[in-house]
Amino acid sequence: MTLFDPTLPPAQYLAHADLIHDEAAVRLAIAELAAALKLSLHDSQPLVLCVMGGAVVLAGQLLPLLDFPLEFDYVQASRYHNQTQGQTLLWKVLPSHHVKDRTVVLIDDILDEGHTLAAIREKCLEQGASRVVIAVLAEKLLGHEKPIRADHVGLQVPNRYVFGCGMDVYGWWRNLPAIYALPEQVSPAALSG
Ligand SMILES: O=P(O)(O)OC[C@H]1O[C@H](OP(=O)(O)OP(=O)(O)O)[C@H](O)[C@@H]1O
Ligand code: HPA
Repeated sequence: MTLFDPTLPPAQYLAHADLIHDEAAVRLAIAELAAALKLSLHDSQPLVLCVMGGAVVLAGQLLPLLDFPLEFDYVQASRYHNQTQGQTLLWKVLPSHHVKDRTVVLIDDILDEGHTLAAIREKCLEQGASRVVIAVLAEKLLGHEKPIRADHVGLQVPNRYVFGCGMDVYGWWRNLPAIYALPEQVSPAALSG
């Protein structure tokens, strides 16, 4: 048996993956997220911050469902660097000064170990945000405490590396409309076949 590695042709990751949530389930989850955000934020004129790049698919589907006044901006912080293990958080685009005295909604594709969203939330508060609300498409079930909780979670995913709907596997497949998980292990024969 062997672990997946970053050098395989991208089709191999999908060929060996398991479907976790299909496209219909993802759409329903995003509609439910929109309904929850409408209830809690419709009169707060929030600033919605998309955590690029993973949240791009969620943002594109969620924003048109939010029928109340909001402003949109983005931040960019990467911890996985196109790998499957989290590393040091690298800030690429910081929140702008416009977070001051605002209700800020962070939207991201996945809450995994929670370090990324914890750091972004902290930065927003440091810069004067009055409230930070977190909405994620998926939360990974790790079975232990995390440094942060999301206020709104669309779907739960198992403790495996997942991809699709904005989430990449070694840089590939953010474009898939459903969520897949890599197997823990795969035999070398299966990969060469
Ligand atoms: O909860 P954590 O363990 O911190 O991981 C979650 C973060 O990891 C991913 O970003 P990534 O670093 O892969 O950058 P990307 O958005 O460019 O894919 C994902 O988009 C989240 O922002
Ligand atoms: O399981 C994951 N998949 C894709 N991106 C991620 N970023 C953190 N965890 C994951």
